[in-house]
Amino acid sequence: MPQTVFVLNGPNLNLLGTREPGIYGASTLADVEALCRETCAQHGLGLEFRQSNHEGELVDWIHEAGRLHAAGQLAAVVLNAGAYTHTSVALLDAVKGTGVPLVELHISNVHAREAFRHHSYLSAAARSVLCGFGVDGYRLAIEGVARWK
Ligand SMILES: O=C1C[C@@](O)(C(=O)O)C[C@@H](O)[C@@H]1O
Repeated sequence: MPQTVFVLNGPNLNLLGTREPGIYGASTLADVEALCRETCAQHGLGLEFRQSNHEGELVDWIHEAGRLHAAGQLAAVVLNAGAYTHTSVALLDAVKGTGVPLVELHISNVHAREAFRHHSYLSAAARSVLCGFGVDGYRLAIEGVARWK
């Protein structure tokens, strides 16, 4: 059975394509999902691609990924937690509590933006962190997971 990559997207990422295109680009979330699906297929990985504006739903999905992880069926969680990156102890605890291998992903270079975006609660629990590649970062994240040893 192929391992699965959970690509989870947090608040406001449903607005990709129209949201601050100078920062996030013109691609929609559907475009990003297609990119992830193509990249996972190229690497023999399954894909669960989801978006939620609700912190607790993201926590529930990390728990779901954790059950796959326990069964040896999870490749990684690629998480663009959006603004929750900078606020959410609950997401950090979900990652720590399940032990899922995490890629923290941001479309923009958060370190070149406002100071409040420089701190991430998730980075301490992430295996890999990727930012500033635009939506192409999703493809790079999946390729990176496929190369993890
Ligand atoms: O919603 C987002 C998107 C983001 O995670 C990114 O992908 O660059 C960066 C966050 O600071 C912001 O709140």
